[in-house]
Amino acid sequence: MSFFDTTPLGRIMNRFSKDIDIMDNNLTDAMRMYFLTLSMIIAVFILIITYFHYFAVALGPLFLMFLFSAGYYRASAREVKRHESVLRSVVFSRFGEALSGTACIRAYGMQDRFIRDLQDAIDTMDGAYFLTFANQRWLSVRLDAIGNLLVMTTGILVVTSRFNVSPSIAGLVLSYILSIVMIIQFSVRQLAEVENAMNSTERLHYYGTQLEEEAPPHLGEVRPSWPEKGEIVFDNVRMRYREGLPLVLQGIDLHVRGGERIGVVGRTGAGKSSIMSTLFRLVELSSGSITIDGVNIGSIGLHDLRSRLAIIPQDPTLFRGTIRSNLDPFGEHSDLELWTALRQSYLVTEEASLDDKSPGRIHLDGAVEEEGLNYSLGQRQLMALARALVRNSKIIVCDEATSSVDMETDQKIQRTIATGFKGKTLLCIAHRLRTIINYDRICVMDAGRIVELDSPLHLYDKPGGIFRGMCEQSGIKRENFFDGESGEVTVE
Ligand SMILES: Nc1ncnc2c1ncn2[C@@H]1O[C@H](COP(=O)(O)OP(=O)(O)OP(=O)(O)O)[C@@H](O)[C@H]1O
Repeated sequence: MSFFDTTPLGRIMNRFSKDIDIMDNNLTDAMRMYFLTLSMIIAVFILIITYFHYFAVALGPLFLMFLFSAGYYRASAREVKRHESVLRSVVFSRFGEALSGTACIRAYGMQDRFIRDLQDAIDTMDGAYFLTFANQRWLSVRLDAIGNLLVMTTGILVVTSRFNVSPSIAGLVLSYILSIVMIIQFSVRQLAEVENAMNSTERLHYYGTQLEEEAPPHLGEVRPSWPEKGEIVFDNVRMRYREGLPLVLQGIDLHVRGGERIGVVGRTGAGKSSIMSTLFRLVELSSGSITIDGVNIGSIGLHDLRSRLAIIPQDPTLFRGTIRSNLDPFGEHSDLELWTALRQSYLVTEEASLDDKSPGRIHLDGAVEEEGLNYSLGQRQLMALARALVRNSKIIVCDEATSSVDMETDQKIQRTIATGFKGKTLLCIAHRLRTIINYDRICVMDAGRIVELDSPLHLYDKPGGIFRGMCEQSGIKRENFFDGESGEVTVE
């Protein structure tokens, strides 16, 4: 995950589009042309040396001159190209900024400044582009000179041996050496092309072999019925997102009993979501361990772990397809089960029928666009709830699962969570305190530590406690703990 945090998406896209294209198409072509022209040059030299042995002597110094020019060109071409691509990305980012900020730029009347900035960036990029051409001309002049020296040497040899070599051979040799002048230039350009294309290959190779990988999907044997009770033990869990960053979880000790419902609260940045990340092993622990029903989750495969847990995230991801394919991607459940889940999560009403596919109604074959953008965020959260219900996992994690639905739906969902997830272990991060005051225990987090952990009522009764403060801020009274009707309350 740290790779995705630190690598811009544009760079990854570039690797998998441009670099792959260059490796698959340009590289093979450039190599073919390079070896073709190289073998033509060698063949012509062999032909000439066969008839005019002294040509080999002249070839030595000319070859040294060639090596120097080609080496100089290749080194500078590489740098100039790099310079140009850096300046090109400046143009792209200026352009992107201007596009995404069009409304602000117009509102503040800054069009001229942005146009000027973009023009300056294009000018600078063109400067580097010009250098690429100037570099190629520099090489052409040197290679032309070497080619002409080769022609001159051959001419001198032909003239001085005119009584020993037949005129037809002399004509053959001269015509070949004349054609070779262009080919030498072409060959050097192809070599530079191969080198550039090899950079793409090197980058792809790095992605393929050097990147840090997550744990394997399957590792060791996991009981098919695991987790049976849903008991989770966090033992001195410490976690940081990357090497060099501070610890985000600083020694969490928490024993969640099977079937217990725990509400996790705390300020923004307290580490609530990070606890969930460790449970799903999105980030590995720095030290400590998490055990679910006696199995250390660090010792099993990622698929084995994640397939046994269910999550209702804050911003759920839906995939292009149908509601059915999103609820049950592997086709393991009957339509009736899926429909019941949709009903329990209030996406369809009690009266709606499974076969009613009229437009505007939610049904199992309803289309889901990319990222589920044809549904509101609240509906997507409800779909994630339905997905969790279908999954029937023993452990359910909710990350502010109802932050985007209205109060009335939220209350219904809480009822679903209470009934549909009965007997399951529930870890719920909540912004609306009202949703969790009836839970078994509340875990209050601050700066990566658990600062309060007890039943809601006990915590409320603790004078000066953080949870008590939050409740007071949100207007929750003692009696609300018994009726669960506390009105709209939001932490922060
Ligand atoms: N991907 C990440 N890379 C580096 N640091 C991160 C990353 N995600 C979170 N953090 C850091 O970890 C700390 C805890 O973040 P976390 O998301 O767990 O807080 P939270 O309590 O869930 O907050 P919120 O209520 O706003 O969701 C924060 O200080 C944050 O800066």
